[in-house]
Amino acid sequence: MKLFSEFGLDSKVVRAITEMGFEESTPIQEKTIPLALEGKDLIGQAQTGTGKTAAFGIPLINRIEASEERIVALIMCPTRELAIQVAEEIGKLGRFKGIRSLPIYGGQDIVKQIRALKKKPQIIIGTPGRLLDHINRKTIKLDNVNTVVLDEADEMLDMGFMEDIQSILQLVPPERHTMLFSATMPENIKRLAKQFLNEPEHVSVIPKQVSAPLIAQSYIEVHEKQKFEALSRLLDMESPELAIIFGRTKRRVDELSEALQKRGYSAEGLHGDLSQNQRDNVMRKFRDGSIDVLVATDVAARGLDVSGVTHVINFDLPQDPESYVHRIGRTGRAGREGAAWTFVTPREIDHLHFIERVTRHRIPRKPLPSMAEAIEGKQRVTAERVLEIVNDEGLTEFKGIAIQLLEQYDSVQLLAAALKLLTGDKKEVDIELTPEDPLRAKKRRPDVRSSGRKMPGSYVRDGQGQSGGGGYRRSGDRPYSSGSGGGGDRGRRDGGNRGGYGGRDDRYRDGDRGQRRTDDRKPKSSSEFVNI
Ligand SMILES: Nc1ncnc2c1ncn2[C@@H]1O[C@H](COP(=O)(O)OP(=O)(O)OP(=O)(O)O)[C@@H](O)[C@H]1O
Ligand SMILES: [Mg+2]
Repeated sequence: MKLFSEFGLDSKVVRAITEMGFEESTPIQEKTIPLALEGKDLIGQAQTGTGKTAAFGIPLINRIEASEERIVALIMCPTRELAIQVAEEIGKLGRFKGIRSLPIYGGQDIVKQIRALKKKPQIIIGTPGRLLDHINRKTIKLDNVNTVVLDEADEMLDMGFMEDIQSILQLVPPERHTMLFSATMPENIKRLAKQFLNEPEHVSVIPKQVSAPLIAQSYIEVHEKQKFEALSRLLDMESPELAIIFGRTKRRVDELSEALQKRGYSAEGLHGDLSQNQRDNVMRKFRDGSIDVLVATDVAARGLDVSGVTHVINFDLPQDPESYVHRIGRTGRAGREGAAWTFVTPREIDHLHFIERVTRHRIPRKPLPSMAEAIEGKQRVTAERVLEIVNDEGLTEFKGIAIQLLEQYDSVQLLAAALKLLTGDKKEVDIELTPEDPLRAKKRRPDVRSSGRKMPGSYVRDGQGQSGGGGYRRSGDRPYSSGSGGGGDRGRRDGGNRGGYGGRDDRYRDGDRGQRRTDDRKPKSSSEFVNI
C-alpha cells in the first residue's frame, strides 16, 4: 500500500492528511490519485467506507492555489447531509493550503449562502437543486470551473437529478476534468459517463462481493407484526455502540423512533420531511453519541460516515440491491468491523434472494433472538458498566455502606440486586406499528458485473482480495471518536408509497423549483447492474 508521501503531493496536503490520521492510501486512493493528478477523467468504484471522498479530495486540493479567487471546482452530492460531510473532509484536506470550500444545499437560508459565497470559495460542494438556484440567480458562476466531481453519481441519476446535472454541466467549460464516484455502478451510469466524461478510466476495486467485506450480514425471517419485538430483542442482545435502523417510509421512521423511545431506547428519526434544523440536530446528536440509535429512511443510506456505527438494521427490506449495499455500508467502514441485520417477512424471501444474487453474497439466516438472549445481552452490558468502574478511586465513599450490607446479606444476592436495578426493567409499553406492504421480488438479470463490460479506454480490476475495506490503518486509532461532523445522506424514497420519495433533497423543501411529484421515485431501468 502506498504512503501519502509517495504521490508527489504538496507538503501542505500531506501534512493535512497526516493530521487526519491517515497513514496509508486505500486501494481506490492508490489508483485514482495519480490518474486524477494527471487530469484524467475517471469513474471510481470501490466498496463503501473505503475512502472515496479523499480519493477525489486529495488531488483536487493539491491542484488549487489559495490565491485563486474564483470557483474552480464543483462537487455534486445527492443529499444535504452528504454535502455537509464532504465539505468537512475537503475543508480538513485544504486546511494548510488555505483552500476555501463551501457547502451549498437546500433547506439552508439562501441569503446566508450568498454572504458565504462573497468570501470567494474555490470549491463548492452542493446538491444539484440548490446549485441551480444560485446559478440562476447568478450568485454562483461556473465559467472558471475546471474540475467537477459527481459523488454517488448513480444515486443522483436515480433521484431524477439528470436534467439538473445536465443543465449545470452545460455551464462548465468543456475542457474540464470530471470524476464520478460510487460504490455501485448501475448500467445507466454509462449514459451519464458517455455524455459528460472524456475517455474516462474506469477504476474499480470491487472484488467479487460488492458489499464491504468487514460487515457480518444476517437476516431474520419475521412476520410484519413481530418486527418490533424482534427489533428490541436484537438491540438488547447485540447492544450496539451506535446503530442505524432503516425503515421504508417516513411514517415508518416516525412511528418506529417514537416506539423505541417509549421502550426506553435513545433513538431519533431522520427523514426528508423534517426541517433542516431538525435534520441537523438529529445528525449532531448521533455523531456526538447523545443518541445511539438513528432511525432513518434511505435518506441516510448513502455516503454517511459516522464512526462508531457498529450495527445497521434493515427493519424493512430495502427496495433494491444498491440500497442494500449502501445501507449496510454505514457500518464496517475504514477497516472496522460491523454487523448488518435484515428483517424479512415470509412473503419477501424471494426479494431477499434477488438481493443476494445481485450482490453475489449469500446472507445467512439467523433465528429470532430469544427472550433469554435479549436479557443476557442486557445483563452483559450492565456487568461491563460495573467492571468499567470497579477500579475507580471514586468508589471509596460507597465502601462503608458496601461493608455494612455485606455483613447482613449474601454477596451474590446483593450484587444480583444491584445489577437488576442497574439493568432496569424494559418498559412494557404496547407498540402497534402501521404495517408496510411486502416488497415483491423483482425480475432482473441477476449479476451482470463489470467484467467484460468495460468502459472505453478503461480497465477493470476485477481481482480478488482487493477488499479496500480491509485493514488499512489510521494513526492514533480512535475507534469511536466522532467523525468529521456533518452527515451523509439524503431525504427520499420515503414518501407514503413504497418506492416513493417525498423528502428528497432540494426540490421539495425549497419550493422554488420543480413540479416533480413527491412520491415518484423514477423506476430503474431494466439492466441496472453492471457492477453489483
Ligand atoms: N487512507 C485512509 N486511511 C484511514 N482512514 C481513511 C483513509 N481514507 C479515508 N479514511 C476514512 O475512512 C472513512 C470512510 O471514507 P469515505 O466516507 O470517503 O468512504 P466512501 O468510500 O466514500 O464510502 P461510501 O461509499 O459509503 O460513501 C472516513 O472516516 C475517512 O475519513
Ligand atoms: Mg462516499
